[in-house]
Amino acid sequence: MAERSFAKEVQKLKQGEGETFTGEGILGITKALLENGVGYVGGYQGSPISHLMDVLADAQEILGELGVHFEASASEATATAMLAASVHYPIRGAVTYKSVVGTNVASDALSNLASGGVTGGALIIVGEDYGEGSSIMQERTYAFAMKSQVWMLDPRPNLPSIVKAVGDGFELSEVSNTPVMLQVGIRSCHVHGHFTARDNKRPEMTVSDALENPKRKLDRIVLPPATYLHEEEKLTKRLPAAQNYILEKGINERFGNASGKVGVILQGGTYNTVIRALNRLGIADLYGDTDLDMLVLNCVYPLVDSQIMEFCEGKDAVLIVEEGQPNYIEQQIAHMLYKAGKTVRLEGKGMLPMGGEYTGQVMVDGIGAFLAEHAPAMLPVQKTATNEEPVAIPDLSKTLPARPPGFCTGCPERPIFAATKLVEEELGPHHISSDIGCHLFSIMPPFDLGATTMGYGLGPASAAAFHNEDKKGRRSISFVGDGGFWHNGLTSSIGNAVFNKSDNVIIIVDNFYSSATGGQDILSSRAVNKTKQTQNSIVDAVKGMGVKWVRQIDRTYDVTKMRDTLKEALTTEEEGPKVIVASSECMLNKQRRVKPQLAKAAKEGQRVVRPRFGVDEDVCTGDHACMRLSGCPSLSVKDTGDPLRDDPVAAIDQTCVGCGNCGEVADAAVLCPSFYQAEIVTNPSATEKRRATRARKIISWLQSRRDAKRVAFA
Ligand SMILES: O=C(O)C(=O)Cc1c[nH]c2ccccc12
Repeated sequence: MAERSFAKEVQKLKQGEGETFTGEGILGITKALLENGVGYVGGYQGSPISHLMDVLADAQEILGELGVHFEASASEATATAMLAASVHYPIRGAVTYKSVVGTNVASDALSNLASGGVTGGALIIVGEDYGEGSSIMQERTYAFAMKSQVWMLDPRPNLPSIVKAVGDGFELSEVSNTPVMLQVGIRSCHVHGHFTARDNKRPEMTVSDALENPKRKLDRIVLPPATYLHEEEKLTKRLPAAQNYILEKGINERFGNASGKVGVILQGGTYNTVIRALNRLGIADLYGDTDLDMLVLNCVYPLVDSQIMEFCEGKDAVLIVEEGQPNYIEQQIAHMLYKAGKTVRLEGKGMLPMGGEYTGQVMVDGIGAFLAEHAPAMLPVQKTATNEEPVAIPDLSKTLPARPPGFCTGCPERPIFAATKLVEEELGPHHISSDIGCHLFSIMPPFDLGATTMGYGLGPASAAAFHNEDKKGRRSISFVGDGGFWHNGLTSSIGNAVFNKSDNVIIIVDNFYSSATGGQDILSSRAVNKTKQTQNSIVDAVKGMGVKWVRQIDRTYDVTKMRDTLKEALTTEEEGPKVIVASSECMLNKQRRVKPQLAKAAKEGQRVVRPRFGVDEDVCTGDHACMRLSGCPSLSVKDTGDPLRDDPVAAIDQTCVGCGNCGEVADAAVLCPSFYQAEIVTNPSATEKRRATRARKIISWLQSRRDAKRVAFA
């Protein structure tokens, strides 16, 4: 079950001509796909585009009624290869994926798609995950657009602009026979707003129609000599066709006073922040009305030389606002100006930071500096005057503990790493390769396990070089999640280890969902999914690949079993890769699934039992070893108030979900017997109530007797 259900929101997708559609950016994109007669959609989830996949999945019925086929693609490579349906057929297709990491995975298919070109519009909606809050390395998808020569739209972050970009993208793709990327940053994906809807349009040709009338054109297939023709076509036909369309359709927008002596060229996606900065600098109102001449690039690749040159004509200075590095747009514009012998002053990186997100303050500083230098008269007096020194913010790192990201309360992956630590205590440290997914939090305290992460499903692959000549010597341990396993780990990691006779140990962390991306179903999900085949066994797949030594652990909270199995894997004389499939349901998803069920049962008067754990503070010695092997957010410290006990004791707060990990860890590590399990019973039976009342009476009698003998500290 995905993190969020869009079952209610997707009903808006049925709106027709003239109605006002209100909602989130991603929902607007979905509506726009339907209004533009899309024939098929697919993709792979990942922040910030995960919810678009969830919306599409929840909208499957509506899509089906329109004859639109939807796939939750196995990977971004699959999604991009799916766009092959637009190569020979005039069918519009759209896929979605995350940023540069998704494009990395997709790039084989993307190069092929871009070479042969398309007949029907092919749109790739890329959730660009750049800047503060990003979950990935800081690179730009832009590089892929340049190297494959596919076009990239980057609309202003508001619903009408984003919705328009979907239609523009399809047309641009069709007139230039080129796939088009529609880049949306995190703020565009989740911006709320409204636009005037149009009727949904059935695709003129469906994928079923295509199957009934198959076509192929040899010159569209990527095989020499056609590839040479494709390159020539890119240069002589597709690029000029795209540039003509961009110009004729007015894709890029001009705001402000066109005869201004200074101007700004910006990526559409940065528009809102630029306007806010101008507003703060006192030269724009809240609606973006300004005298400053601006060229907003809703299409960031390709640039149209004549448009750029016209904008720069007669100006003293132009600022390029381009987020991320390298400064591809600035380089192209500098090149154009230099070739044309122009002397306009070009500013960009340098005045603005070389890298990092262009947040509100960064824009105020950068654009402010540009105007102060090249058009000081534009700035109101109070802004050009020197400001007061800003109030110094104290260095919080000295007073507050760091809060690295970590596993959720009750996460079933925590005991796997607790067990790994226990094994290392016995066998010594090992080289550990990590992978993409929640389990990557193992690299953080308190576990501090894992040395590299090389890509999705590539944990075991990144241990491939570690071949120990000594058969009895130390093996490497690697992790891969169930998401990464099905994305490409089965071949790139498991198959590779089998084929190369690796002796290393692989742990597949199976939590029944693609959890880090928002809890989407995958092949091995245990849930019944109406439109997908779930419940496919990871163990069977691994055995099918040729692994001989496979162990299934179906309750990861069993730390002792986990520890012993890992120890066996590291020491067995059996050859070949040793694979442990460690399975327990993601606690976040489990709570989402179970909580409403329990609440409903309790409301209906049924007996509901919820386990909770606690620490007996009289037994706890306050050495906190349990925390060093757990890291559960619900496991904290508490002052006993007893002046004879300096150290705070362990305590479990109300967020505990009763997974039992703390107790299991304490037991496996022979730490202490201070953990206890309690049961919170809603709607207890009459006997239970009587028993509880009696127990409470006896306990309170015993407690008051003990308290009477205690020395009281005032
Ligand atoms: O959702 C995220 O933050 C991810 O990084 C997940 C993800 C989705 N597709 C990928 C391809 C390569 C690496 C990570 C991902």
